[in-house]
Amino acid sequence: MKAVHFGAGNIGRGFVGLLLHDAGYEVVFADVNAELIDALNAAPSYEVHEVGDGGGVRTVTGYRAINSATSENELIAEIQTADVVTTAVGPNILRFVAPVIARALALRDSGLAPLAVMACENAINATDLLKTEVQSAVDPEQWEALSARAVFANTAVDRIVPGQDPAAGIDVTVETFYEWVIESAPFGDARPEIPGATFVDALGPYIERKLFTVNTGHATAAYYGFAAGIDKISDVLANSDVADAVRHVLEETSNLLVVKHGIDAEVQRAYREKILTRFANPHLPDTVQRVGRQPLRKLSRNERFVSPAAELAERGLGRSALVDAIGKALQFDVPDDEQSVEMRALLSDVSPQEFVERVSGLAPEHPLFDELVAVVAARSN
Ligand SMILES: NC(=O)C1=CN([C@@H]2O[C@H](COP(=O)(O)OP(=O)(O)OC[C@H]3O[C@@H](n4cnc5c(N)ncnc54)[C@H](O)[C@@H]3O)[C@@H](O)[C@H]2O)C=CC1
Ligand SMILES: O=P(O)(O)OC[C@H]1O[C@](O)(CO)[C@@H](O)[C@@H]1O
Repeated sequence: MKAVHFGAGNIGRGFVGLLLHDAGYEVVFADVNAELIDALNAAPSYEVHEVGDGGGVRTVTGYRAINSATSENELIAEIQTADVVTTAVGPNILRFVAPVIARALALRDSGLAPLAVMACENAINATDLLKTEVQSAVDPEQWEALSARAVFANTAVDRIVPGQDPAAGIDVTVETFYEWVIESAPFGDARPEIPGATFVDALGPYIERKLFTVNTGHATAAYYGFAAGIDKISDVLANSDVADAVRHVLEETSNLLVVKHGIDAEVQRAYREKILTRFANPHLPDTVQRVGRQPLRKLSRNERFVSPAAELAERGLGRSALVDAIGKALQFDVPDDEQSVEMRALLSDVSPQEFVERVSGLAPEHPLFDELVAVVAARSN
């Protein structure tokens, strides 16, 4: 079995690549980082250091790595005969990897089993987005035939993989916890063999529970921590004001998840308590800058803050902690982060109303709109 994985970064090496290797796949990493590709190809294996309770060292062997910027034909040939394609490149990058997948599908032997394509990104229905991009890279008349050569399935991936110490080379430090949930329906009876993944009938509740608990909570901790001058994410929850803010935010998103998806309130309470212990893992060298990265993406319409706050507002339920967290996100000022710089420029150049429309995608008539305008105005003053 062969899997081609786009993005040999933190999640690529430390999670998806590891689980595919464990499942018996020959893993082919594709990345645009030439130095990383060379380092992977120069070594017969790399180590995944799982830190925290029950941690240990795992070794990944038998992989190859291809520079997708310079060796496109080689990559297309690998995808043509692969069983699985996965990505962990960031939702905004999917449009760049889609044309290569489209070209490989055009050349794929129609007698082969369909290629399983799964985007492993922190975004709702990221694989649907990838599929749309693949389709738009194909001649419309060919799409019906080509689409039969692939199965696109959405997934939810959860494992905290911090930025890595450059001295570690290609080895990766990760938390011990992981969860990879894949929607099963697109595969029918022919699911890919990935024992480390969980297949579910309906992914919606899983991805929303994950994004609106793990990611909302983590980003809230990052933005409050940054504003409080704390650098290491595991130190953030020791600050009682920040811990209270994170708990309050997660109570609000939990209310939504319970009402919307019928998740048992006690099960959800236990889930969020477990997550708070994951954030506080002192062995993970994680920073508020990494967890808060790309604030404009995180403040967009279908993401971890605005999406749950908007739905709570539509249902007349409390969302003040989420709105306050959005206010904290506006203070994220990291010169190395392009979106932080862009956000600061927008805050000074446009009115609060325009900022909210452009960043959150909400229309002025939405019940959350005025609350967000007020928090942006308070920040701009
Ligand atoms: N790090 C984490 O804890 C988690 C990350 N995720 C998601 O996984 C995705 C990747 O995140 P990380 O691994 O943390 O980022 P990362 O920055 O460590 O890795 C991304 C990799 O993609 C590569 N890349 C960029 N453009 C590319 C292209 N056109 N073709 C091929 N490769 C390309 C980069 O060179 C880099 O190696 C994101 O969507 C993130 O939200 C999801 C769960 C946890
Ligand atoms: O900031 P992004 O790209 O959404 O991904 C990082 C997030 O994913 C996580 O690893 C959790 O899945 C958190 O560490 C962090 O909040």
